[in-house]
Amino acid sequence: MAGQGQGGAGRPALLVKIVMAGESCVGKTSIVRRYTEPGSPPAGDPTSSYLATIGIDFKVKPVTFNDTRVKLQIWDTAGQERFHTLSTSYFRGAQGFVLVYDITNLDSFQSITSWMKDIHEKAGDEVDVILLGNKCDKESERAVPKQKGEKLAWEHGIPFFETSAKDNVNIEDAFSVLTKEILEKHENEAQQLNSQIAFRTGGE
Ligand SMILES: Nc1nc2c(ncn2[C@@H]2O[C@H](COP(=O)(O)OP(=O)(O)OP(=O)(O)O)[C@@H](O)[C@H]2O)c(=O)[nH]1
Repeated sequence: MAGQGQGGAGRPALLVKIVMAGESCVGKTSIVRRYTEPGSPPAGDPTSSYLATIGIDFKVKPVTFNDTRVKLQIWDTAGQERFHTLSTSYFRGAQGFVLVYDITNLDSFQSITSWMKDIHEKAGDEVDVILLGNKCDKESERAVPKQKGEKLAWEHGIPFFETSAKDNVNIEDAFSVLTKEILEKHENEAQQLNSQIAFRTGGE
């Protein structure tokens, strides 16, 4: 776990770093905004146009799972992915990745395998990844069948959702599943550490 966030009353919140990954324009910023600012205008709304941010930006979302307070720090790129220049520091220290493609854009789906490779090379094999096929509200423009997304996720052993940042479909669920996986891993690590300590100290 990255460390401890600022706590209010009681125990401090755990700080979890999640990184958005995937090609430009697949909807990463819209997904983050939908999740962290529920009142913001929906993506795909002609009256709303999200500016591609400059540099690396992150948003914080406080959540609670089984009495554990967590601060999700969600890092979003600003189009640097176009040039494949995402630096190692962007990946470093992340516990989770939200890997996004656009169901209306076959190229964005075909790039997922190289994104997976990049993530594991730069962040290690232990990180949790979730695959999202975004813009599922655009059924008439679909270029990637849902089964293809499911199959790819299955091959990589990761959860999969089709999402719509525009219609708020599966956004909350996707982040919940990823956060739970990260916390479970963290709990296992803590338990292992405790049992090692108990073993070394003769169970004291
Ligand atoms: N219909 C529809 N449009 C979406 C959805 N999500 C995002 N968009 C639109 O897709 C475009 C790109 O969205 P962004 O959120 O900027 O995509 P991004 O991946 O962050 O792009 P970069 O900032 O270039 O990295 C915008 O015009 C959004 O309004 C969605 O679920 N449905």
